[in-house]
Amino acid sequence: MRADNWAFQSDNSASRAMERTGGRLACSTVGLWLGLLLLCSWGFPGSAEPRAPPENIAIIGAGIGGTSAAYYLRQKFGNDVKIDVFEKGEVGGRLATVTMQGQEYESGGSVIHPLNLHMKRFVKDLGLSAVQSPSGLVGVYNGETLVYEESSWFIINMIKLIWHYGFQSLRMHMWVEDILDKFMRIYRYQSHDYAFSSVEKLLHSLGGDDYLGLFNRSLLETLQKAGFSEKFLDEIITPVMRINYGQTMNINGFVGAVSMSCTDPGLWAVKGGNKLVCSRLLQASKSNLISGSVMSIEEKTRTKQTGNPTKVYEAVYQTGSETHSAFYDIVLVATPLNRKMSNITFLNFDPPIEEFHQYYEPLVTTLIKGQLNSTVFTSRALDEFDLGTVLTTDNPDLFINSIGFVSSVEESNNNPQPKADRSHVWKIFSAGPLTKEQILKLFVSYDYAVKRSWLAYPHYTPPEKCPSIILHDRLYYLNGMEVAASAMEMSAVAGYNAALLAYHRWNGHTHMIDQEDLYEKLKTEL
Ligand SMILES: Cc1cc2nc3c(=O)[nH]c(=O)nc-3n(C[C@H](O)[C@H](O)[C@H](O)COP(=O)(O)OP(=O)(O)OC[C@H]3O[C@@H](n4cnc5c(N)ncnc54)[C@H](O)[C@@H]3O)c2cc1C
Ligand SMILES: CC(C)=CCC/C(C)=C/CC/C(C)=C/CSC[C@H](N)C(=O)O
Repeated sequence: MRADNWAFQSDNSASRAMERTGGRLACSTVGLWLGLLLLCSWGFPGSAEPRAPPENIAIIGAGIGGTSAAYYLRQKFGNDVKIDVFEKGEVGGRLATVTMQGQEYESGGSVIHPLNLHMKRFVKDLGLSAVQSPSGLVGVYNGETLVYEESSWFIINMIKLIWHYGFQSLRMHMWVEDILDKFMRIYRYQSHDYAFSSVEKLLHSLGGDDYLGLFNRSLLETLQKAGFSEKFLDEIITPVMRINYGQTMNINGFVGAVSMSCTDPGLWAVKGGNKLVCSRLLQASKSNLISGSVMSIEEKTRTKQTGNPTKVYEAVYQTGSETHSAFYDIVLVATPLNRKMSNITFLNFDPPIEEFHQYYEPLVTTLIKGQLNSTVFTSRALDEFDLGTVLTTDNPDLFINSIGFVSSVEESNNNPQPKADRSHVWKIFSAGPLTKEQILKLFVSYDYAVKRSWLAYPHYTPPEKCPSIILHDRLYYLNGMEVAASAMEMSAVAGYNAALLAYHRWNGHTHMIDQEDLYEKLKTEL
């Protein structure tokens, strides 16, 4: 058992010692006094004193992972702990907007699933509001023609899907629903305060070996085994993976299901921009934002006011040209450490903190206000082009992953109607920056183009191991969760889990960590 569990154990043994000794001493005055003395110093039997909260906590990264962790750490540890959140760029991280003609558009994480309950709760608790994401018609382009085109008539859509792919679309829907149903168990576990020390254990708790198997096998392998046809996989599933993760069906089955859930109705976004959730979480958690870049973390021994030598972490950080350092009892790393993406060095750890070699997928978001050249995709007359999004198949000649019209973060999108002959704002995802020639292939004319480059999400190559959540005694890492699936809600789940894990380990509540068969145990709980 680690040092941070010790306080809890000694409290318990004090209580047990009290129970054992109390009876025998009660008959003599000396015994009575001694008993009282023991009561004062150890507390009453059965009332184990919780350990004093930590003094200082650092969180590195003010994206949705770091800010949700701040929010839940405050709830768990109370008001006495000082929480510093370091951010080297903008609050929000991969939740960001770009501005065009005075209007803001999401350039990073944009859509939220209706069953993403943490995001839903944040919006409600933080006084924000939701807008519906555009739900225009979708087509799939293979470099020559539209191989699939949605119709605005539900019944025609159904007939088309069955005509082209039999009942595979329905089977796919059921497959995704089953995975999502099991994913929802995490909310129950977290509402009962249970935490997990590894992503694998968390996934296993949701649906056992089969669920973990999803993560360990490619989507292609899983769906081929389930009997889905090559045509369906090429024309429907791959294009969805390309718009969402810029990758093919070689990604793991779990992230594949998360990606497919984006075809569900009811996707939404935060009015004013998704990044508002992060700034509001910071405010609500009464955290101290430090606009600076953390360069190194090292464990040190310090003598606190109590006179006891205590192990703490020293964070060295840079703000502008100045270098500072501060000491923390607990540190949460809420940014990808892969291939030195965050440039944090872990000094003198024995054994050394593991290095993460998986790379993040480069992706460019380009927003263009212009008149789409719909003849690229179809020979039909311009005014008959009614698609809101064009997905693409895995054709190396194609230079875009997808193109779709978008609305500003302030607009509601109940029934948007794009027309090729009017100027709309279109969002394009591509692996690299678009050249002017490429833009002019896609647009008859355009007024504005703004781009934002990302290292967007892990390049998925199952089977792979998720990085540890516990990097060292009181040093936690959130972004290993992205190896399972990268999405806002996944980071929020990781933030809550890390907060619970840090709290339970601090207080020695080992029974709240990595409990097996939680689903069965909690079935009868309200
Ligand atoms: C183009 C794009 C589209 C996406 N679309 C969706 C979507 O529609 N729906 C969805 O759910 N998800 C989407 N995602 C994924 C989602 O945005 C991410 O999974 C999520 O935002 C990750 O949040 P995070 O807090 O874990 O990491 P980040 O947002 O990356 O936060 C990490 C923060 O740490 C900071 N940092 C790094 N190093 C240091 C340091 N040394 N010191 C201090 N600060 C540091 C960074 O500046 C950053 O702000 C999309 C992502 C991209 C890129
Ligand atoms: C975590 C669960 C169960 C569901 C999350 C589903 C979800 C919203 C995943 C997002 C996947 C993702 C990275 C999408 C990127 S592109 C999004 C959108 N199509 C756009 O055009 O911006």
